[in-house]
Amino acid sequence: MTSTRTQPRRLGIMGGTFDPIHHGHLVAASEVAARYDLDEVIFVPTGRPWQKADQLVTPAEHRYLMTVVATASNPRFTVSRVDIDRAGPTYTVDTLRDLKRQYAESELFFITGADALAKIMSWKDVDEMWDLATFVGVTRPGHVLSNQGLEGVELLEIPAMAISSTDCRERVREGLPVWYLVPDGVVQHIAKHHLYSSEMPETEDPLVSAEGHKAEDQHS
Ligand SMILES: Nc1ncnc2c1ncn2[C@@H]1O[C@H](COP(=O)(O)OP(=O)(O)OP(=O)(O)O)[C@@H](O)[C@H]1O
Ligand SMILES: O=C(O)c1ccc[n+]([C@@H]2O[C@H](COP(=O)([O-])O)[C@@H](O)[C@H]2O)c1
Repeated sequence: MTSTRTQPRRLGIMGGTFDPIHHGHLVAASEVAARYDLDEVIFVPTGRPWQKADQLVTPAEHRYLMTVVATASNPRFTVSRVDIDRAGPTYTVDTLRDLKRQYAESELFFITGADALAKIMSWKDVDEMWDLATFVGVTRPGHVLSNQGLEGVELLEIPAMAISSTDCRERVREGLPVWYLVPDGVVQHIAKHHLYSSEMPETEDPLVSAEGHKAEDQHS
């Protein structure tokens, strides 16, 4: 008798503020997908990134749209609104609980760069997170990748992309190009909506405010 049981789907989760999404994020997702034989990578833009409470963050709908545009050409990349649609500060433990519920039969792999991994012990309910997904830490220029004290966290060297969202925002503000640092559609979205310049981004959605929101709620 032959078994009809299929292997669980292998889902990558790439969480980020994506303000804006750049080729560093896309290469990280693509490389983990290839090395871990993932069926899909779900990009999850944060709603309210509480550890960035000291900075203005672009309205979520713009960050979501840029993520959709950036991932559209890859059939294995999708975008989830779970963090944007959940009220309150964004915690990865909630992201993983929500996605586990949605994809009950799948195995989850959470992708994180070296800088984010170095701070992971400060995340909310960190001990609960380890049971919900396999964590894969990837190299990032300028940051040391280490899983010391993080049992079970796997490490992967990926092609070095010395790009950050902070640098992209500063370049736009200074009138410098971001072509080839971010996907073409993201360059166009930034220009069309005057993001990162002195002009305020327009708002089309009551959920977002013109000046972006401050993620003032923090977990204690
Ligand atoms: N160039 C890169 N190479 C590898 N990983 C990256 C790179 N840029 C970001 N990441 C990872 O992607 C995830 C989301 O990052 P995020 O959206 O905060 O981008 P960022 O460039 O770090 O933004 P910012 O400069 O605004 O802090 C994090 O896990 C981060 O470590
Ligand atoms: O769960 C937490 O407390 C937590 C704290 C900081 C960052 N994270 C997650 O880490 C990912 C990268 O976040 P960021 O702020 O570096 O863009 C994103 O998915 C965040 O939701 C999660």
